[in-house]
Amino acid sequence: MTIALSIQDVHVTLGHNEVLKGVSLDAAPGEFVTLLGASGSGKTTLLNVIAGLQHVHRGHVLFDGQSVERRPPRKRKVGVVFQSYALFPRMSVGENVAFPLRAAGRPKAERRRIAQEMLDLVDLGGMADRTTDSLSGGQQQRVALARALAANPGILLLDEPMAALDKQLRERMQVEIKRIQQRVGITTLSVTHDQAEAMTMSDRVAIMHHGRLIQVDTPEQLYRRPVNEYVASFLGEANLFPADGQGPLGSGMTDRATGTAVIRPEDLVVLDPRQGADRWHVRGVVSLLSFQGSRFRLELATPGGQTVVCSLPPHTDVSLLLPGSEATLGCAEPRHVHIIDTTEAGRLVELAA
Ligand SMILES: Nc1ncnc2c1ncn2[C@@H]1O[C@H](COP(=O)(O)OP(=O)(O)OP(=O)(O)O)[C@@H](O)[C@H]1O
Repeated sequence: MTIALSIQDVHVTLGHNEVLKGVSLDAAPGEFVTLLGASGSGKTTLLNVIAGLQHVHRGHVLFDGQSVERRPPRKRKVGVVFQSYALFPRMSVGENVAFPLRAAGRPKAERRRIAQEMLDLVDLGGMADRTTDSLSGGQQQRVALARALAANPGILLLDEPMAALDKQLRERMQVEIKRIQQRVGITTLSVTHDQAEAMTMSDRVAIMHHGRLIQVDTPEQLYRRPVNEYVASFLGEANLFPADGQGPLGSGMTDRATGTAVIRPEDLVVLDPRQGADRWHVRGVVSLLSFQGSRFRLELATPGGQTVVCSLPPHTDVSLLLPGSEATLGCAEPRHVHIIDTTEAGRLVELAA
C-alpha cells in the first residue's frame, strides 16, 4: 500500500540553528520526489522528520491525511535506504532482507517467501545464501533496497543511496532503482546533492536552500523556468544577463524583459559578427574550446569580465573559434530565454509562493 505524504509548515531548531524554517511539501501516492540542495541545507533533517527520527517543533506531517507527529518510527511504515546500506555482516543476504519481518514477528515461512520475492524484484534472486561482503557495491545497495521494501512500507526514503558508488555504477543504479520504484509504485522521497541524479530519477524535485524549499517542480520546469538565480545556477549551467527592458535583451528577445535573463549554454549559437547587430548578441574572446564527445564546449570572455558558456553540436565548424579569436554569440530561439523577474513585484510574488 503506497500512501500520500504531506509536510505542512515544518520548523525544526537544533541547538541555536533553525534548520527547517517552515517547509511545506506534498507527495502524491507513487510519486518520486527528490530533495536537492547543498550540504547543510536541511535535507537529511527533513527526511528524519518523515521517518520519525526528528521531533518537529512546529508544523505537521501527515500520511494519507493522518497526523503522524506522535507516531514512533517503527509504527510509521517507512522504509529507509541509507548511504552506508547498513547491512548486517553476520547475516546472509536473505536474512538481511527478512530482518524487518523477523522484527515484526512474522512466521518463518512467510519471511522466506517475502525475502525471496524482494530479492527477485531487485534481480538478486539466486543470492539469498551469500554473505553480504561477497557482493559488489551495487548489489549490496540492491539488498538494502530489498530490505527496505520487505515490510511493505507506505513510503520509501532514500538518503543519498548512491553516494558511495563510482560514477558509472551510480548512473546504472539510478535507472535501476527508478525502475523498481515504478514497478512497486511506492511514494518515494530521496535526498541528494547530485543534480543529475535528481533529474534522472524524480517526478518532481524540491530545491532546498538554508532550511527552505525555494522551488518544487518537474525537472524540466526547474531547468526551463527557475524562480530565481540560485535555482538557475544550481541546476545545470546558466548564463545570466541583466534584462532591463531597455537594452538589447529587451528588443531582440522578449517584450517583458525586466529582471535577469537565463540562457542555457545549448540555446546559444555562433553568429556571423556582420549579422549580429540587429538582434541580441554578446561579443567576446574565446577562452576555451573543448570537444566533449557529444558537444563542443565554448567559453567566451566578454569585455565586461563575464564568462559565457556555449554548448555547440558536434559537427560545428570550429575552425574560426580557436582560443584567442573574437566571436559573437546570439540566441538560437528567443522564446527559450527565461526572464527571472527580479523587480520588487517579482520578489513579492516569490515570497508569497
Ligand atoms: N544536532 C545539531 N545541532 C545543531 N545543528 C545541527 C545539528 N544537526 C545538524 N545541524 C545543522 O543543521 C543543518 C542541516 O543539516 P542536514 O544534515 O539536515 O543538512 P543536509 O542538507 O542533509 O546536508 P548534507 O548534504 O551535508 O547531509 C546543518 O547546518 C547542520 O550543521
